Amino acid sequence: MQAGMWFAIFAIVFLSSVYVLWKRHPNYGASPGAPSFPIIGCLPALLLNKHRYHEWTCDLFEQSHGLTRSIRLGSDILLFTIDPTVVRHVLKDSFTSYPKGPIFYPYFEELLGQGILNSDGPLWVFQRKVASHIFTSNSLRTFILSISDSEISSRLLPGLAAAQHMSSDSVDMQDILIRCIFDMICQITLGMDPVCLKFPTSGTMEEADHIAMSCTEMDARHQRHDEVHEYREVLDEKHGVHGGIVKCSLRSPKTKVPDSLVQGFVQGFQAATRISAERFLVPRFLWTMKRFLRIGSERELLQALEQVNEFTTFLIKQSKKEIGKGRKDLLARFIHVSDETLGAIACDDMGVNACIREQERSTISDSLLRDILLNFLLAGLETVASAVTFTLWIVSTHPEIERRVLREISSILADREQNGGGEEDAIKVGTFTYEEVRKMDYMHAVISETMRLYPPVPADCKYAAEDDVLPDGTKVSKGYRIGFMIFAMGRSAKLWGEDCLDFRPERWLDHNGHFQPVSAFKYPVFQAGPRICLGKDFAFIQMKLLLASLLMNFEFAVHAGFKPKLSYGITLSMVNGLPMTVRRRITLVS
Ligand code: HEM
Repeated sequence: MQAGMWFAIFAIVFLSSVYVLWKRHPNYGASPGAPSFPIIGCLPALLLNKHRYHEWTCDLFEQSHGLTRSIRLGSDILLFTIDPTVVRHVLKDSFTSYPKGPIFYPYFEELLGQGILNSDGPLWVFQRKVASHIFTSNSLRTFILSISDSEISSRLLPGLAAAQHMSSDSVDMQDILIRCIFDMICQITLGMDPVCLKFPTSGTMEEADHIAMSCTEMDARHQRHDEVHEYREVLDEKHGVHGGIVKCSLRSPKTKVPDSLVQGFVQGFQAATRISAERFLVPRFLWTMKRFLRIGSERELLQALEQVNEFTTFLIKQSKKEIGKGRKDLLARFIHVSDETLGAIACDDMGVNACIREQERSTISDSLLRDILLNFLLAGLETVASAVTFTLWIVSTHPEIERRVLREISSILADREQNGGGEEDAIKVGTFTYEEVRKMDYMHAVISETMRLYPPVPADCKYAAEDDVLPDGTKVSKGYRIGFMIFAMGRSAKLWGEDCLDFRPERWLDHNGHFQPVSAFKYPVFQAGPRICLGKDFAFIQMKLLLASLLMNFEFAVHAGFKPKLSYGITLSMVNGLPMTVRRRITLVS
């Protein structure tokens, strides 16, 4: 009894002290939506809102007048901002004061190594310069177009045409798109095709012919003789439908890699990406301890990385032997970086020159090559898949927007017919030419508007390497983290007006219907400043090609009332996928 009384007194004194301390805390009452407690800071609010984290970041700014807010998490101070002037200050004007720093690196150290996404300083400058040099080449654009076109017209479209007849149920379009884009990005980056996009068939030639027939119909409408011929050849040889996998040939030379290595890599890469990203969801000491003891998910990560590394070691060795054999993928281009290229990119930065010397001026080391490749795979996979998935969902639930998209496609096809099938010098693709993709202003606006409301990378963070004062007067101490909240920025009435939650592609078009970009600091979906996304233009080509090809050939529908549950991670996805019914489209414009 006495013990109980002492316990009650102790509890009352303890809780009262916590309350008094809390009330005296500098953030008490000044932090609507995120009350701060001694020691743990705003952790309770964060945990309570974990299931609606992105929406919570929007609430934080709705409940306060300012565009920058201070959040304490344990001993860390985070500044959340949606202010374009602050974003500009951090990403451009004071670029060197705000590196990635130690925030990101340890979490992705094993998977991304010293690659472009995971490095700062001279090593980042070196990779940025080499990659920019490669990315501005017209031949890379042609290569990316032909890979995307081939994957879409020889695999995705015929596969979906066959799948709609084989199943009356819905298919998960998020899963199909991520597989399709994984195949594309592997061919573009590594020069090999993992054939992740598979449509189950019973394997009979009758069904295979049905697929081919769908292909022929598409061909009749859009003159895609090459692809269909190639596809038919594969089917005729009875290799097209093989063990339930629709296979097809590609025109560019590719490295032959044993199937077991490819499968190990696909599984390993997916597992390593997932486990590295999940580290952000638990206290750091927990996963570092698991890593030290080699247990649980950290043990799984080590095994996954072994598979990834075994594959990349083989691929790099093999690719080095194939230099000069017409390979056009990024791996071949990085291997081929010659003295001349390194000379062309060398600049005054002492650090960069030292870095080039380190690379022995004529080659990039195998371990850096591995890191570069995995960074490009990660950068170009889930981002593009996220944008295409959300756009497909939005278009299929907004009939008027779908009509306008189809009208634009139809007028492009009419122009093609009038010009006798396309300009002579245009880059020829089965789906659309580069010039045709460039003409898709309305589609560009629809994708941009989707990414305003559903940004593939919903938030990003920088590290304050020194004391500073932000343009809005907020004091920053060395070690603070500055998070720019891309999701909340896109939904802020202060930035986009009272109709900020409405889906209006028109806000991206001028009075002639031409696409009108906005400042990258107000819309940092591709980041901004010196570290702006290197693949932005290629991503738009791929996204427009994919969406235009899908929408002109099929009608997609979701169940009434479907609303995606948003994931909580580095990239935005739909937690339970995008279940859709798929039907062949009969007419483009009614
Ligand atoms: C819708 C598609 C895409 C979106 C929204 C997007 C967005 C972004 C963002 C937010 C960053 C900054 C990441 C950070 O440093 O924290 C970034 C960087 C980067 N992205 Fe993209 N990205 C897309 C597609 C691509 C593609 C297709 C590629 C190339 C294959 C690519 C290559 C890169 C590279 C190399 C960087 C690092 C740039 C640097 O640090 O200098 N991205 N991207």
